[in-house]
Amino acid sequence: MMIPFSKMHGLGNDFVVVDERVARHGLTPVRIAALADRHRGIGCDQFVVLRPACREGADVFVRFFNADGSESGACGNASRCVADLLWRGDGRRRNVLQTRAGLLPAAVDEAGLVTVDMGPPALDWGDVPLAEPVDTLHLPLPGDPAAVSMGNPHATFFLADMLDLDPVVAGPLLEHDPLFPERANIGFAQVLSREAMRLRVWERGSGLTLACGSGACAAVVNAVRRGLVARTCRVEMDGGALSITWREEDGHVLMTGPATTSFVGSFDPEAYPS
Ligand SMILES: N[C@@H](CCC[C@H](N)C(=O)O)C(=O)O
Repeated sequence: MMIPFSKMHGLGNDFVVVDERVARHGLTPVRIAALADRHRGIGCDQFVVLRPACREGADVFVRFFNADGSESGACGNASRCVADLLWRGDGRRRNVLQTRAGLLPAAVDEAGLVTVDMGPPALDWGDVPLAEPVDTLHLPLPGDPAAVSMGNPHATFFLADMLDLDPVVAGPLLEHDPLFPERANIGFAQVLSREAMRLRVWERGSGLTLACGSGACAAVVNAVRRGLVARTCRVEMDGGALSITWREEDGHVLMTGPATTSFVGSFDPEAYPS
């Protein structure tokens, strides 16, 4: 049986979205990695599976998988895409996404921009998680990065100039540093002003992407903690910009940006290993 999918992206961070709310489709991590392959599969940074919600107040349960088949608790850009997909499906602009990182309320505005409440960041070393009890604002690594969990582990390096470092060289080494027992997403940020920063993210399990929503949230949280930017900051990535607000009243992080469907299609699962 052929499985329908939507190919979507948030600022060029691209996803295959499969709906399993009615029936399961045998999507093992091995099969997901094969489908994510850009040469032999459909190709994507992350693979997104929709399931029936099982928590009160939630509209859908969303699972995020990296291109290597590993699962992540959060994916900001994919969360916006799912909110957009639900809106286009039934016309409701507000939905609550159940994820492994908690319930994320999402809203699509009149212009089609999507805001997702990504919840509060986790700042304790054990929650990132890190391998040892250290100050998450100053990790004991060269370059003095800061760490935070946005439902997934992030470390942010603040650079004087983006050109000082090649994320493709430094990223994989840092992703696998023993300080990160579950690996980590590695952000390289350059603060441009109190209201703007540049960011490139080497993503755990997917490599360098054109944009990373949770990475943008993490970079703003870490920059605010260091006194470098205001609580609302524009994050400019290779694929485009997100607006991030770390709300003072309740500590939640709000992410606003576009979500786009590139095409829809179907695949034969039996053509891929399981
Ligand atoms: N692209 C994402 C993050 C995807 C998951 C990440 N690679 C991880 O393993 O935690 C985003 O937009 O947040």
